Amino acid sequence: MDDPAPPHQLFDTILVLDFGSQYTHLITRRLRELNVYSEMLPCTQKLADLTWKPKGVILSGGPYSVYASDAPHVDPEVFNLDVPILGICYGLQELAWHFGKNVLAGEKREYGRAALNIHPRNGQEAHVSRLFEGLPDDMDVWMSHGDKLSRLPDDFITIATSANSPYAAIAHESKEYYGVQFHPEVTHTPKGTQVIRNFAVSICKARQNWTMEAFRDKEVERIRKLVGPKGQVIGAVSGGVDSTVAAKLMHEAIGDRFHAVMVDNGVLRKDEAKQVKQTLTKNLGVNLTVVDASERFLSLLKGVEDPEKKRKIIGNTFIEIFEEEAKKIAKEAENTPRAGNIEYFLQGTLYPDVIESISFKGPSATIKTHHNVGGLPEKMNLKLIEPLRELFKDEVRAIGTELGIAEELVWRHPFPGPGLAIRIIGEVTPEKVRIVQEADAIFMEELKAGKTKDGTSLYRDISQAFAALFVDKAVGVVGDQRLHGYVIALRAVKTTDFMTAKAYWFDEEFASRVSDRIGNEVQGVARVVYEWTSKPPATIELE
Ligand SMILES: Nc1ncnc2c1ncn2[C@@H]1O[C@H](COP(=O)(O)OP(=O)(O)OP(=O)(O)O)[C@@H](O)[C@H]1O
Ligand SMILES: O=c1[nH]c(=O)c2[nH+]cn([C@@H]3O[C@H](COP(=O)(O)O)[C@@H](O)[C@H]3O)c2[nH]1
Ligand SMILES: NC(=O)CC[C@H](N)C(=O)O
Ligand SMILES: [Mg+2]
Repeated sequence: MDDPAPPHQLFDTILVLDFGSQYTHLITRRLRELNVYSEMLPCTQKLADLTWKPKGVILSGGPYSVYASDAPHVDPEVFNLDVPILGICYGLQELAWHFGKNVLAGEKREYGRAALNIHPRNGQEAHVSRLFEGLPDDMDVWMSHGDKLSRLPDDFITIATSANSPYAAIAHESKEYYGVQFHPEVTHTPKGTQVIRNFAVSICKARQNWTMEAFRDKEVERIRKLVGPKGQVIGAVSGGVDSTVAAKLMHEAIGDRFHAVMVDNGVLRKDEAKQVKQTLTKNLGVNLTVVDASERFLSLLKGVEDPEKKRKIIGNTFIEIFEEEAKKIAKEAENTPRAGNIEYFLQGTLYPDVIESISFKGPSATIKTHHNVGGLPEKMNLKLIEPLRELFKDEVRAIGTELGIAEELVWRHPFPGPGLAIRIIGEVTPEKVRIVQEADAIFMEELKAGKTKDGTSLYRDISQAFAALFVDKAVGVVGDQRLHGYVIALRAVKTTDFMTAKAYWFDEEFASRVSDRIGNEVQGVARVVYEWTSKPPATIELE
């Protein structure tokens, strides 16, 4: 069955066509922050293939030059949609190229801050374009371009200038086509959001009804239609925010016909399986089976030192266990009122994963397809159901709050599937797992209690933190006795996208309290070290 009601059918949608700029996803984000729904598609999208009509179209920036022979161009059908269009940087140049081939290489690149002059129509009567309503006559904007317009396309007017860009913004006001040379989507353009709001809300008349409450109601409805009155769904949950929110949504939609499975692989955080069971079953009412496979995993990991081998063993065993569980669940349901095929597999795919697989990276570059949980549904002949595939992480967190999920869970740091196995360098043994679990629990307790200068908890201020175990032992002294013990490494990083990250700085008092506690309370630890490396060159996890 086709998707009964995707958000672009239910919400006024601004279509963002991506020409490969590294900021394109920010345009979508800014719109969503204004409660206007937006989706991004590659600039090569054929509009005849689109099953819905956008309220407006934004053409993004991009690394190409519109006049180059291999430059990407928008489907000209966009100009027959009869909706407003905003071109940003390359997008502005694309408008100018389409309407008159008026673009050439500039003498020098303009990169960085520029003062924009939102001026009266060429010095004659005062005229402020609707695109700039509510903005001051002069404002800071951020530019990044080398090409420029040689002259205005017919019937366009100049609506703003800068010292280096006489056509910093242009408009065809009756057709409602606008182009800006600067980037309103980046934070270096402080009032950029107002420009985007003017376009989406005043010019396109998109309703600002994209809220997580509305999304939730509509998504629950959509899942019900998709799954039908008898269909059953299984899903892997980890206790992480994505799978928890997805599971709760499924539960709202189809109740006990959703079966959540959590695998205790023996390398979870301290008491994790118990806590997740408690939260999902008792607090959220989700039907959850925890499969204790810790011994199976730990015996397979015995003697294995290579990080990639460890990851493979965990990934493969995870799939085997999931298949076994799916069979059990289907069998148990055989003679009950909820008998029906397990047809769907729930996956917590987020919009950044989708964006990564559709963004336009260049005419010759292959476009990557993102797979979340490696190959599982294909092997099991299940159809995917992905309730979060249109959401950014902060939207997932907002909907988690909306669904009544505890704040502690909503703001949980990410935890990788292979768990502590990639935080213990070298062979994983039950003793090492215990030591890392205990050290980690102390670190987390202190992070949750500790406060930054402005009163937020350290845990919330940090993007991800954990304790890990280095490979060699070191000598320490405990109660006048020599101790040849383990070395715990603490890591805490700040990041927005987990692609790059910076080590977090703690004050002396906090650092010594945590290290004293771990040294005193965790048997077998001789030293506690702090990991200062940024990403790059390091990764966040140790392996
Ligand atoms: N121990 C586990 N048992 C069952 N499923 C798991 C387990 N660990 C990971 N998964 C599955 O793998 C998916 C990907 O894990 P990932 O860590 O990226 O997401 P998450 O755990 O939901 O959220 P977060 O990124 O906040 O940790 C999870 O959504 C879940 O479906
Ligand atoms: O679900 C997961 N399965 C994995 O195999 C995995 N490896 C890394 N991570 C998480 O990804 C982010 C970036 O990690 P790295 O800098 O170590 O690559 C960090 O947030 C890591 O915790 C994983 N998550
Ligand atoms: N940021 C952009 O979109 C740049 C557009 C074009 N490549 C230029 O240099 O002018
Ligand atoms: Mg996780």
